[in-house]
Amino acid sequence: MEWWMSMPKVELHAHLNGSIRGSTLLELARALWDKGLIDFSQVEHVILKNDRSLTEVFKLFDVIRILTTDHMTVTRIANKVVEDFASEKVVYLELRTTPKKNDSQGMSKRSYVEAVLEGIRSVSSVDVALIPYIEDPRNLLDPLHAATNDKCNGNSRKKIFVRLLLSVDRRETTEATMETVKLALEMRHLGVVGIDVSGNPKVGEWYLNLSRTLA
Ligand SMILES: CNc1ncnc2c1ncn2[C@@H]1O[C@H](COP(=O)(O)O)[C@@H](O)[C@H]1O
Repeated sequence: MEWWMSMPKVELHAHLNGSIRGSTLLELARALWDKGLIDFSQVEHVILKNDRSLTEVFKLFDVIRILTTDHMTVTRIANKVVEDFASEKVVYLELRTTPKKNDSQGMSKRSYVEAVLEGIRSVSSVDVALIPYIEDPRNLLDPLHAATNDKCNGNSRKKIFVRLLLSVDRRETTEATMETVKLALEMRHLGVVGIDVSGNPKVGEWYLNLSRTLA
């Protein structure tokens, strides 16, 4: 196990809310329970379950959505998730997350992504390089070359390169999907590099959405 921990790694497909530690989820659930907002016993077993089926995995994601509704929590989670990956010696991370709107918290899809970016930028245990969208694919590896040069120049501080993608949940309407696509384009200079298509494969229908758009 030790050799595995010490190997530099790339993580090309991490969902932000799928990467939260169980202990953090329990802490968030307890805090909402203290405020009388949720019934802890209803969510505890979903969080603690091992060997989940696909249906149970998506049930957990629905619980996580209830636990992560405000900007501060989103920022905290993004910060922790990047720190956790870095502590496992991930040196390059492609992180994706579904922008969420939550009127009761004054949260728009944009402010959700801003909260995520703030969390990533505020990591202090390791240097974070948030790589912006690169127009010319021939320059895609430039940041990694820069990292190698850093090492050669004796900079020994741990570093993690992060690229952010915005996910579209297959349950979303065409209008909501297009809002996320536009947002990704508008925020590409800030570290958003693409779109991810995600969500429970047993729910929703991409084909129907697409055919409505094209009709
Ligand atoms: C087989 N694995 C999978 N297949 C499809 N979608 C998945 C997934 N694992 C995670 N997600 C997507 O990521 C969301 C949680 O992170 P964010 O809230 O976006 O940060 C889930 O709700 C789901 O839409």
